[in-house]
Amino acid sequence: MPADSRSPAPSHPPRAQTRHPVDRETLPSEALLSVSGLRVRFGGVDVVRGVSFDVRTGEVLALTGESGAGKSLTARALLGMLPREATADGTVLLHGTPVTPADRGRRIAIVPQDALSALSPVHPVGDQIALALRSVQGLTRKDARSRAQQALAEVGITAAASRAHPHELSGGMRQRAVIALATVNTPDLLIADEPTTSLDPTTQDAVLTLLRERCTATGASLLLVTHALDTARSHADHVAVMYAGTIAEYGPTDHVLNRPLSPYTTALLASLPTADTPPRTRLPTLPGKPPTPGETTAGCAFAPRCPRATDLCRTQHPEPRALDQRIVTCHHAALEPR
Ligand SMILES: Nc1ncnc2c1ncn2[C@@H]1O[C@H](COP(=O)(O)OP(=O)(O)OP(=O)(O)O)[C@@H](O)[C@H]1O
Repeated sequence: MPADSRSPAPSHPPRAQTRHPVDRETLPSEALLSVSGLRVRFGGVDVVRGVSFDVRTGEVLALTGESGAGKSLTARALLGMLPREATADGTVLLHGTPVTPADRGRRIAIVPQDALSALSPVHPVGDQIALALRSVQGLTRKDARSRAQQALAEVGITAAASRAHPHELSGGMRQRAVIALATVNTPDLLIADEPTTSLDPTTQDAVLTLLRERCTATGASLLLVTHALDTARSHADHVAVMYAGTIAEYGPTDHVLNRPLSPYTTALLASLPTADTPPRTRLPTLPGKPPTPGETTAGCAFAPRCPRATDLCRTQHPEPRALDQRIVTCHHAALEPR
């Protein structure tokens, strides 16, 4: 791999600072980021247990699943931002080359859940974006200031607001400023971990739409970590559904969320209201709880909660299999979807 931040930094060809917008109807199929067998471990306990997926050039991939499934640690491993006590292994390639510390913040940028963690409290947001431009692209002070204004205008922040400190902006405006900061140096990949959780529902959708638009405009791919399936449905080209540190189902959004093959995806979807659900309907909830990290199960980790579990599921780990344009980790996934 390594997925940690201690690998040597190879040289990369100079990066173009301007890329063409992505035509979403004709997304290229090659992988920009290729993750294979990623594991994250705390003191001998695997919490991410061999995760593999690709993020294609220009696409949005949503990493979804219940709380504790391993979504954030997967994203943090890609960013080299794991807690000190964690170890990681597996392969993470960007354009076919191992990701290095130098890639992080440049070729791979982050949009965090909390905008304040990405912004300095003591400088106006415009200055912070200008500084990022100067340090990565070596622009002059004047050029950086003018490009920063333009980047903020592109996310709907006026020149007057660009002189504000982060605490003087609303939550939605701060998240817009962070999107400008993350995209201004045209990274290849943006990783956004629950980027709108702290915002009200109307602002959430506007900010997610903006994030996707800025990725499209700059040619960046987006790995969107979200526990909300409706967010994945609205914004992602592909979806990876995680359960207990593994990927239960991974494929095109339409296939996974409209015709799920994994009983886990099916159960998650059943617990969500749809446009046709009458008000005050009691939706089914998933019985039981996911296994705690380190809890060993002989078979499929979802078997104790799965309505389709058989003796095979309780005694043998399912291997990921390619089926109907997706990867499914379930012994019974070849059966008719339900
Ligand atoms: N520092 C840590 N030490 C030990 N275990 C940890 C640590 N951080 C996370 N974990 C465990 O790793 C598992 C995956 O955590 P992670 O934060 O990736 O889940 P998640 O899917 O992002 O959940 P959420 O949606 O709640 O953020 C959880 O069981 C969590 O308890």
